[in-house]
Amino acid sequence: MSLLPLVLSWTGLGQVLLVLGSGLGAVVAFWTTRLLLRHAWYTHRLSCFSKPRANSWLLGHLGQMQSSEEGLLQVDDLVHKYKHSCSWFLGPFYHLVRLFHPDYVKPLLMAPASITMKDELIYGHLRPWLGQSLLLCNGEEWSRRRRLLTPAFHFDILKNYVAKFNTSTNTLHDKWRQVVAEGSTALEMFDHITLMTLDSLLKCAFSYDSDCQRSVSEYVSAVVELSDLIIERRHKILHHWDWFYWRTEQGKRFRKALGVVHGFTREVVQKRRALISQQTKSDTNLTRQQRKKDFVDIILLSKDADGQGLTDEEVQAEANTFMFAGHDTTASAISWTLYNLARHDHYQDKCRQEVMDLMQGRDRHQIEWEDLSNLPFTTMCIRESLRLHAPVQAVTRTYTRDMELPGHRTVPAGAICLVSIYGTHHNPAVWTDPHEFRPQRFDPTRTADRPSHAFIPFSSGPRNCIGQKFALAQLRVVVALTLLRFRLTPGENPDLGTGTRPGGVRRLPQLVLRAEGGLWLRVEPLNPEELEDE
Ligand code: HEM
Repeated sequence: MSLLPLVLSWTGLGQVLLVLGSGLGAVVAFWTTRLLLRHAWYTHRLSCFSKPRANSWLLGHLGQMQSSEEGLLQVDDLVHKYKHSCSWFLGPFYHLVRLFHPDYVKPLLMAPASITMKDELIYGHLRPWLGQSLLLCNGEEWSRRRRLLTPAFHFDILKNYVAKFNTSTNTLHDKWRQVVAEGSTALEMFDHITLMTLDSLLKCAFSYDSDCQRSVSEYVSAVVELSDLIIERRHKILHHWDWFYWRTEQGKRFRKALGVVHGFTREVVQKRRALISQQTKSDTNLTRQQRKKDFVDIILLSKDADGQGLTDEEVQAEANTFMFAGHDTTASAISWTLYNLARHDHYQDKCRQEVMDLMQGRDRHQIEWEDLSNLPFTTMCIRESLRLHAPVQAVTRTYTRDMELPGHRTVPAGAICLVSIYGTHHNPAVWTDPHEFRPQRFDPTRTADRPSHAFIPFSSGPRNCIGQKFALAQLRVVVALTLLRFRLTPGENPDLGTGTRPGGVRRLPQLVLRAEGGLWLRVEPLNPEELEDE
C-alpha cells in the first residue's frame, strides 16, 4: 500500500483543519471583542452608580451574591453604605443596578409595562413549567393576559374562596392537634403550611379536593419537586445551559415532575371546557352562575373586547402560574407571621383578643369575608411581618429605554435592575430600627409617615402581584383561626437541637424566604375539648 494517498489526505485534512481553525478563531475573536466592548460600554454608562469592590475588572462580583443569612447581611451592608443603589456585574455578561430606596425603586416599578421586561437570568428557568404566562410574558401579550385575568381576582370572586380557606385551615389544625397528642413538642411550619396553601389553591383553582394534607398527592409532590429543582438549578452554573441540564439527573427528574403537573392541568382544563360547552347548549341563568365558581371556570369564560378568550394552552399556563405563584409565597408569609407572633407574645395576645372579640356569640369558628376588615391589629402584624420577612426578596427588570433616576443617574436600556424588596424594607433611611418587629408602623393613621414605595412585598406598578388580595385574605383567615385555637412559642428542631432559637433563625432566601433547617414552633391547643367537635 502506497503511503502517498495517505500523506495527501493528511495534508488535505490539515488544510481543512487550518481553514476551520482560523474560521473558528475569527468567530471566537469577534464574539469576545463584542462581549468586551459591551462590557466596557455598560461599565462606562453605569459609572454614575457607586460600585462595591469587585473581584476583578472582568469577573466583577461573580460569586459574591449568596442565598443565605450572610447574603442578607451583605445587603444590609450595601444599604448602610450606599443608601439607595449601587452597580454590580457578573463577569462581562450581566450588568446590574441594585436598588434599595423607595425614591429609586418607584420610577422603575411604576414605568409602563410596554417598556418593562422580565429578564431571562432570573425567570428563564420557570418557562418550561409556566410557559408564556402572565408572570413571564411582556409587552402587548402581557397586557392582554392581565386584562383577561383581572376579573378572576375581583372581590366578588375572592369572597367565595374564604370558605375554602377556612376548610383547609381546619384540616391543618386537626393535623396539629393529632401530632401534639402523639407527643410532638415542636412543628416545622413550612412543611405543614405549604401543604395547606396547596390544598386551598387546588380547591380555589380547580374545585379539586386533593386531601394532600393527609395523604400523598402525586400532583402536589410534583409541584414541590419542581420548586426545589428550580432552586437547585439556579446554584449550578452549568445547569443554566438547557442542553446540559436536560441530560442531568436533576433535569430528568424535572421533566418527570413536569409531566405530572402538565398532565393534571391539561386534563382539568379539557374536561372543564367540555363541561362548559355542554352547559352552554342548555343555557340557563342558573348554569351560568354555577359555572363561575373557580379560577379555571372564570378564565375559560373570560373574553377580550373583541370576543377573544384564552386558548386551552394559555389557560393551562395561567393555572400552573396560579399554583406556582400562590403556594410558596403565601406559605412563607403565613409561617413568618406565626413565627413573629410566637416571638412577641404580647402582640400575639392582643391579636388573639381581637379575634375572640370578633367571634363572641358565635357557635363555631368560621371567619367570614366581612370579618376580614374587622381585624385591624392582626392585619398590622401581618403587614409588619411582610416587611420584616418579605416572602419575595427581590424582583428584576430590564427596560427597553434608558431610565432616569434621582441624582441625575441613568440606568441604560438593557441593564438588569434588581429591585431589592429586602433592602428597601430594611433601609434605616426609611424605617427606624428596621430589624425590629413593630406592628405600630402599620397603624392606618401613620401611613403618611413613610414614602409610597417603602413597603412593597407585592411589588408595585403595572406588574404588581395580581394575587395580593387573595393572599391577604388567606393570611388573615389562617392567622385568626390559629390564634383562636393555639398558643405559639418558639420551638426547636428535635433532630438538630437548633431551629427557632430564642435568638432567631438563620434566614434562607430561595425562591421565597425560608429558614435554614426549617421554622420550628411549639403549638399548644387552647381549648382541646371544645375544638374536637369542629
Ligand atoms: C404573600 C403572598 C404573595 C407575595 C409576597 C407575592 C409577591 C409577588 C411579587 C413580588 C410579584 C412581582 C414578581 C415580579 O415582578 O417578578 C408577584 C407577581 C405575581 N403574583 Fe404574587 N405574591 C403572593 C401571592 C400570590 C398569589 C396567592 C397569587 C395567585 C393566586 C399570585 C400570583 C402572582 C402573579 C400571577 C404574578 C405576576 C403578575 C404580573 O406580572 O402581571 N401571587 N407576586
